[in-house]
Amino acid sequence: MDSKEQEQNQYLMANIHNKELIKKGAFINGEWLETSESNRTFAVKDPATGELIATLPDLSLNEVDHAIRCADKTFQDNYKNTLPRQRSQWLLKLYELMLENIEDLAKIITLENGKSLADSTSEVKYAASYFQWYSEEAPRIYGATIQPSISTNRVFTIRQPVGVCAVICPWNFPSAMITRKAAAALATGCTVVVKPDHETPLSALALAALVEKAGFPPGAFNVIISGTRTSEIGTRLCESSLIKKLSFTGSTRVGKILMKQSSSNIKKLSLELGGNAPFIVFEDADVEKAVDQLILCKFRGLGQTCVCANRVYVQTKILDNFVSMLKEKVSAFKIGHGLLKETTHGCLINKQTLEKVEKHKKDAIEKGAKVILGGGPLPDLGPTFYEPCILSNVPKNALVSKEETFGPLCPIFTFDTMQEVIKAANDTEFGLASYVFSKNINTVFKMAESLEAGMVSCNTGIFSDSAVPFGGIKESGFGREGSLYGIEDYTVVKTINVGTL
Ligand SMILES: NC(=O)c1ccc[n+]([C@@H]2O[C@H](COP(=O)([O-])OP(=O)(O)OC[C@H]3O[C@@H](n4cnc5c(N)ncnc54)[C@H](O)[C@@H]3O)[C@@H](O)[C@H]2O)c1
Ligand SMILES: O=CCCC(=O)O
Repeated sequence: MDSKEQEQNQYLMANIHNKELIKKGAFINGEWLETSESNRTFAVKDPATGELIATLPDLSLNEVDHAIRCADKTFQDNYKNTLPRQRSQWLLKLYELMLENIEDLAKIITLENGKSLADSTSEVKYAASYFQWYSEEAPRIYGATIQPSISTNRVFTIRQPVGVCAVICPWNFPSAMITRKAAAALATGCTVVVKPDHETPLSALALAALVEKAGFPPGAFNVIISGTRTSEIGTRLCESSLIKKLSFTGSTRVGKILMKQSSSNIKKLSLELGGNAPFIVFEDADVEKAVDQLILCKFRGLGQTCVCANRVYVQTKILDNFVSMLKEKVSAFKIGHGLLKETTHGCLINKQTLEKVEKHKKDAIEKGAKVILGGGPLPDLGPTFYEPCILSNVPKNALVSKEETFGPLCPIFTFDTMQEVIKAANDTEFGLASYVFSKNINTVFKMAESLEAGMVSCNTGIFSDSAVPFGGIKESGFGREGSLYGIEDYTVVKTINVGTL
């Protein structure tokens, strides 16, 4: 590492109080691997400034294989047989450690992801809550007893841990997307190999430092990192016969690649993929509440969440009122570096994300959308800052009605009838989240049952919670994370037949 890199790492050192959370290498079998046999490194940068914040080893495929073997050995030799109550205690300790370190963990997220400290702090609470929830579920993994057709036989089922789980996560929730998977896996007796995104690996490593402190056996939780071998590592994880399950959160494009690759050994899969959420406001809704909830939903993480409203449908009669209220509230945002106190919204993760927002905005305007709030890049603040944009009268053929923007573009479409809006909302290959606002209970139920989505949120724009099943249908994937259902994804049902009683 040259002196410039050392100096820039000081930036991270100066901002984080608990230095034990700043890790410089992968975490395999309870050991920190600070240099790779590849002799290669990769850089982690603050997306708000482009400044280097860490230099990490770029693992070789050999080192990835080593992590997989260690996770398998730990699973076979001890972890699968640990007592549920013991796993519960480790998970609860980890929850407590996350909360004890909440300020530092939030700063790490902000530094590597760019979201505001308020967003990062909520993420840490949300991420930690999965360990709390699954510490409570670990001792409650039940089977069933069944009377089969032969009267003298008895059948019962048990749920067993599926085995080593690969966990591949995106950059938009550098902590919560890992804990949502790892908490359930560790609760059921599975071991994990986590591969964070190369842009946000520091939160995963900080989490590993706390896993170590919480007392989990070496090899139960492993973190592999790379800045250059993403697809090769993906193939390795999919094709490894030691890995019994892959849980992925990310784009539908990559989800399809992983699914194809995993067919070689019929791996169990959970895929949490892209979304294109409709946010539907009927004229009998509480308009101010709908606007406030839209703001929370649409601009959380500056629009970079998979459950963000992507298309806003407002019934014609209330359009003007809705739009003027929304404009006033969004104009009050303070965009800036996520670490600054006054910042309400940070920056985007990278320039490609910014370019996609610009592309969707320009396309909609060219096709006739009306500009309510101009938005656009804010280069004086930094390379990835973007002022939110609101468009109304967006036409049906705009790109944004088909593609997920993943940024602070708020396109408003209008509708007149319920049938019309159901048809428009479902006209997408995605089916993750949907939102409905109405005071009429019949409207709410009719919509909730008609919308093709894994999750329908009624009269609220924020629903994510470790107690709640999270997941999609159609090309948004399958599997459910969080809640009682999350256990199913990491266990297999074994049927035990007992004959001739
Ligand atoms: N459904 C959900 O719960 C959920 C949550 C967050 C994000 N997302 C989706 O993720 C997308 C945004 O994230 P992104 O752009 O980083 O997605 P992405 O699919 O490009 O990347 C996600 C992760 O997969 C890795 N990856 C990329 N190519 C790979 C390959 N060939 N093999 C193995 N790993 C590979 C990346 O390094 C990253 O860690 C959006 O579509 C969003 O909706 C979905
Ligand atoms: O971006 C996807 C996850 C968002 C959430 O869990 O609320």
